[in-house]
Amino acid sequence: CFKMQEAAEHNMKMHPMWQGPLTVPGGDHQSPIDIVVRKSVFDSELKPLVIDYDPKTCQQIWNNGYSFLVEYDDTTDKSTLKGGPLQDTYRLCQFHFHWGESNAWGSEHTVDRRLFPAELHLVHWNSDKYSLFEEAVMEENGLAVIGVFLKVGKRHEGLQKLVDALPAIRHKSSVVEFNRFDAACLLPTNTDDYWTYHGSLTTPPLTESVSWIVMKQHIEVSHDQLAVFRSLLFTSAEEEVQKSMVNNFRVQQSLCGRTVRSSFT
Ligand SMILES: O=C1NC(=O)[C@@H](c2ccccc2)S1
Ligand SMILES: [Zn+2]
Repeated sequence: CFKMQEAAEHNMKMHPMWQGPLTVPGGDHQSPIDIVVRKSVFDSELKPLVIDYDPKTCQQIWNNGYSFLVEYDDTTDKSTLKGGPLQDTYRLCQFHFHWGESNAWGSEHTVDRRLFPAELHLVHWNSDKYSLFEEAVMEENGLAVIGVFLKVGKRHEGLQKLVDALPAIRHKSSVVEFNRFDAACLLPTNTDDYWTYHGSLTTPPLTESVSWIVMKQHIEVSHDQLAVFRSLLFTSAEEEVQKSMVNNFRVQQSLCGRTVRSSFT
């Protein structure tokens, strides 16, 4: 809806992160996109995803001034993603969310233009080819991001541990220790059905290094749990004017002839 677009564009302009180059010169593989279901192409070669996360590698949760990130120790192949459209092994480095000021919008991807109140991103980098996330970010096939849509419904028990930690990181740059969180509890029960396409980071540097894997099945969280996401602030404790962390999503980008493949018919 226009209001949503307006909110996102306002954020786009206002947020410091967006003061940099807004587009990748000649970027025609940008994200997010609208997934047009009837135009996606079933690919029988797509394998099931192999997701193997070790809760012991969970380190901290922090507010980076645009979202909140749960970061993992990615110095070894302990929490990995492989299979699906991927040729190599990818290491989980962090997960975060994007959400709206209302339940009417907030996701980055849409399905047949349908908006969800929020979207989870599990960010992985190719540890077969690169030795650091920062390196992989700049390379084709450097990253793999799993996207999971959130819908408002019953309370998500696994998410509650994370929600309880948010008041401690209300302001930008605040960090708290966060251990033994099993990111796999945030995945839908069915991870065999997904769409996949080649795209980009949805925040600067917007590099086109991402194999996107968007789950068909959403997860449910409660209204109150989402409300705690919205109690976070974009601003640091010192700033006079405090701004609620909401509408932290990028507007949709054109497909530019790309094909979205599906792992299911
Ligand atoms: O999926 C994505 N969501 C974001 O906020 C982008 C990003 C940018 C840098 C690091 C990790 C993720 S890419
Ligand atoms: Zn994201």
